[in-house]
Amino acid sequence: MDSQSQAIESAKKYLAAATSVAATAMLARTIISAYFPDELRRLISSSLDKLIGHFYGEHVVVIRQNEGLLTNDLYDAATTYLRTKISPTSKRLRANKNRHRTNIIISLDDGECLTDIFEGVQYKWQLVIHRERSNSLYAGSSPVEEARWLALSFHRKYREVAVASYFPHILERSKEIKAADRQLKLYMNELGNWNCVHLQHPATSETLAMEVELKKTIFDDLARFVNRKEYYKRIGKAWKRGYLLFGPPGTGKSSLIAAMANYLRFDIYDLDLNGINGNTDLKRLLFGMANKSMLVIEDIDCSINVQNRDDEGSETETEPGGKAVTLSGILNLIDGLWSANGEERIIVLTTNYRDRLDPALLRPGRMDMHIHMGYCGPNGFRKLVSNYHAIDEHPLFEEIEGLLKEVEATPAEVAEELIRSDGAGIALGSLILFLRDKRKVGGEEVKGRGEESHDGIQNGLECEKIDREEKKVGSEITGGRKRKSRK
Ligand SMILES: Nc1ncnc2c1ncn2[C@@H]1O[C@H](COP(=O)(O)OP(=O)(O)OP(=O)(O)O)[C@@H](O)[C@H]1O
Repeated sequence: MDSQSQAIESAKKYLAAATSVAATAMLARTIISAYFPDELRRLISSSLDKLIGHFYGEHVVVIRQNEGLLTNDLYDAATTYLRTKISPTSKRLRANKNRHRTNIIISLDDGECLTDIFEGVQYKWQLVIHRERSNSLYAGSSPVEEARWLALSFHRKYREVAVASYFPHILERSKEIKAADRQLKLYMNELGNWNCVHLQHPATSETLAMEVELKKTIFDDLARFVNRKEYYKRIGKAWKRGYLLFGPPGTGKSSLIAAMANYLRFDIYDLDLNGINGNTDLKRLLFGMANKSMLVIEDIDCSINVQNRDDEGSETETEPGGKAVTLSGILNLIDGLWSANGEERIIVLTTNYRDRLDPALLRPGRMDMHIHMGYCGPNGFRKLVSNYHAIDEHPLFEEIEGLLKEVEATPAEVAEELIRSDGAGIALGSLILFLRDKRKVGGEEVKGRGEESHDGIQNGLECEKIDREEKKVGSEITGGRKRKSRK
């Protein structure tokens, strides 16, 4: 019997015993590797899955690596997608080797292949890596040639379903997975251009010390925003959303921005208005931003005269040869024609003094949500202790919570005391001394409304009304005494 007839005989034997496309393909490939000459082997091997699939009444799609843009995209997307489906411990690698070649089959699951169920349809995947000695005569070329493909099999009757919904699902999910894996960047403007570094701020919604409800409202709002592409298109509005974060220094405005960027996986463009030479530069920087990004202008009240549009003429001279950015420039950036240039943008302005800003800047559509970052109350304190010392209860909590209701301490100040020692008791003791000192320095003036100072989420339209209510509540709590002004 010649070698080819031997192979066919063996194949028949294995085919009879095999129970699935994947198992059969793997066994058959082993036989082919052993008995067929090089050229024939390469040809047969990658068509094998299709042939065997047909035999089993299944449709098999072979998705090859490095073969045309479209299939390569799909190969890339599918390997990314499948990565999330494989448990690292179940990954199995088997290799058939002889003197000249290695034929490696990676089964992506415990068994021979990975099974993925999507919309009730079962899809079976198998990755095949085929290596053999290269016949290339070019100097420097690799001595081994490698071909990779994914064999996807599913019941024939789901062919259209796979094309219409499974493949788009894979492409979409792989984009999301890649976005989540991507290292975020922090862009800063310098001499009219964006320079970037890696954004490595570890803040997340989990680490933020804020009222739970407020935090939930913010992150739910972000989640809703990114899923509303079609909605914004339908209502004819640029796909962007503005957040104003206001409150004293050290209350977590920058931390919240970082947590928002980490949650959305958006790069941050930190715009320093003082480093810009007029509105033309501003426009150029805006047009240089990518989509899916956050534009941040910190301490906007300090960067520009943004109190009253009537004050501004044309661009004002700031220094010899330099022009200042005007309020109209900023309004255009946030909400005007310029802003329609990109999509899926978040704009965040921060200020310590909201009432110094021109109302035009604050109105809904420009700043859709006003978020008050307040002093540390009992809940914020508990969050910080749990972050810094991993404890939920301690005998010193009661005194600290009492003190926090009496004095204005920022989360930054509380965090600073908590980080002083690895021992929770020592750190809490140090916090008590700090708060008692603060109370002494504050004299008879009663400050802060404890936890209430955190519940500051406001819709732009309602901000005036809420301002009035805040004053009322403040005076009720302090028995008519005004809160200490931080301005
Ligand atoms: N709400 C918070 N939750 C958790 N940590 C906080 C919070 N606020 C402040 N911190 C801690 O204090 C540090 C300083 O806070 P952050 O820079 O976010 O405040 P800020 O309001 O942006 O201050 P500024 O107005 O001075 O820029 C943070 O790195 C963090 O460690």
